[in-house]
Amino acid sequence: MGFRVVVAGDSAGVDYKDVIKADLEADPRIDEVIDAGITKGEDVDYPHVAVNAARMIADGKADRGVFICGTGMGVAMSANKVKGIRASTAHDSFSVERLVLSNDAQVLCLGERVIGLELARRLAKEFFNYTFDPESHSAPKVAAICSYEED
Ligand SMILES: O=C(CO)[C@H](O)COP(=O)(O)O
Repeated sequence: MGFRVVVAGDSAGVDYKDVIKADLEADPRIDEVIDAGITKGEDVDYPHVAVNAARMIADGKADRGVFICGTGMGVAMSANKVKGIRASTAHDSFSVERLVLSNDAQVLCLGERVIGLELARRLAKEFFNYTFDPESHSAPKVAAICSYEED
């Protein structure tokens, strides 16, 4: 069973979002790519784009997300407002690895104004190399994150 992935980007991230969407659609590890917008030319602020996409994961409609804005930070902050979602900006391979293996994060956030396209494409692909081990030494720490979640 492959990943169901939701991609999202605001006006500062839509170009990379569209390229990475195409990459993921061609990736045999991925069964489905859901484009939560925006469409090029639309102008929807990143909090709304990120929360809408994060809710798809929280609702079980997708397993992972790749969200893109200018810095990758605003979409991460916004996605983390959705209960059960763990999202972070990660702009290097080690951080992407630990985002999954340490933090069991569902969402990788990238900044179109910060990193080059080819690095963004590489990191997005690497995000799917990893699956969290619930028996790992990191699991109790992830559970502790969840324990602080407030309604
Ligand atoms: O990068 C963003 C938020 O982190 C967003 O794409 C642009 O936000 P702005 O700098 O407030 O326009």
